[in-house]
Amino acid sequence: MAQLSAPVPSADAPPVVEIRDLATVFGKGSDAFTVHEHLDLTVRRGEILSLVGGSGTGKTVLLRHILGLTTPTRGSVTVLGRPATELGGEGASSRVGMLFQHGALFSAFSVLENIAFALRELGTLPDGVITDAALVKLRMVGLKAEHGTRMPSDLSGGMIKRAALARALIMDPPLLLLDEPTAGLDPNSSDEFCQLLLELHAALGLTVIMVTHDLDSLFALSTRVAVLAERRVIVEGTPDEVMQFQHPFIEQFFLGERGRRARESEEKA
Ligand SMILES: Nc1ncnc2c1ncn2[C@@H]1O[C@H](COP(=O)(O)OP(=O)(O)OP(=O)(O)O)[C@@H](O)[C@H]1O
Repeated sequence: MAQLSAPVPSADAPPVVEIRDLATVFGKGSDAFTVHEHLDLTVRRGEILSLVGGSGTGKTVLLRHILGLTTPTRGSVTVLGRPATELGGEGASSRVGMLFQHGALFSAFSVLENIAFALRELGTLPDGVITDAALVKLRMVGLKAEHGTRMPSDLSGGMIKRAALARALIMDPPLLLLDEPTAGLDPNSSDEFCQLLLELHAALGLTVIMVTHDLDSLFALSTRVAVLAERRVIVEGTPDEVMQFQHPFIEQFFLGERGRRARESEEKA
C-alpha cells in the first residue's frame, strides 16, 4: 500500500480551533489544582495536530474543552468561530467527531446501529436513509456490510477502531478528535489504521487533533506537534522542530529508544 503523508496546510489557513489564555482549575481554596494556565493554541484547517505531554498534563481535559463538555475557568475555547460550550447538545456531532481511546461502542447495539446512533438521535430521518448513510460510512472505513450486523464484542481491536471512526464521522464533521487512536493495536493494525486516517483526512478535508503517546503514529500522521508541560503549550512545530527543543519531557519522549526506532522507520518509508 502506498504510504501517504499529510500535506502541511499554509500558515494562513482559517483557524478551526482557537484557545486563548486558557486556565483550568479543579477544586477550591486549599484544594485548588491548576491544570492549565495561560495556555494558547490555534489549530488551522487541514492540520493533523498531535498533542503530547506527560501523564496528567491535561491533554484529555483540553479535548473535553474543545468538545464543549467542560467550561474553562478562564480564557476562551472557540471552534469554527463559536464558543465550544455552545457545541453541547444537538448538532455537536455535525461539527466535531470524537474517537475515544477504546472505541467506546455501545455493547448492546450492533455495529451499524452504533454508527447510525447520532443520525437516529436527530429523529428527523426515515430508517432507510439512516441505514444507507451508516453503510456508506462502514465502507468508508474499510469494513464490509456483514460486519455491520455483528455486535462490538465480535470484532477485533482494529475493527472496533474502524467502527468507532465511522460513528465519529456519521455527521460529516469538519473537525475530528482522536484520543490515542492506535492504543492497543498491534504494529500492523496500527499502520493500517494510520493509513486509513491519512486517506480520510485527504478525502474529506478534515482537521484532526489527536492525543498520542505513540511515536510511530505521531511521525506517520502529524503536520504539527504541540507539547503540553508546565500547564501550557511549551513548544509547537513540526516533529523535527519540536525535537530540537530542550526540555526533559521532550528528551525522554523523542530521544529514547522508542523515538529512535520511530524516526528510523519514518525515514525508510
Ligand atoms: N473532573 C475533574 N476533577 C478534578 N480533577 C480532574 C478532573 N478531570 C481531570 N482532572 C485532573 O486533571 C489532571 C489532567 O488530567 P488529564 O486526564 O487531562 O491528563 P492527561 O494529560 O490526559 O493524562 P494521561 O496522559 O495520563 O491520560 C489530572 O491530574 C486529573 O486527575
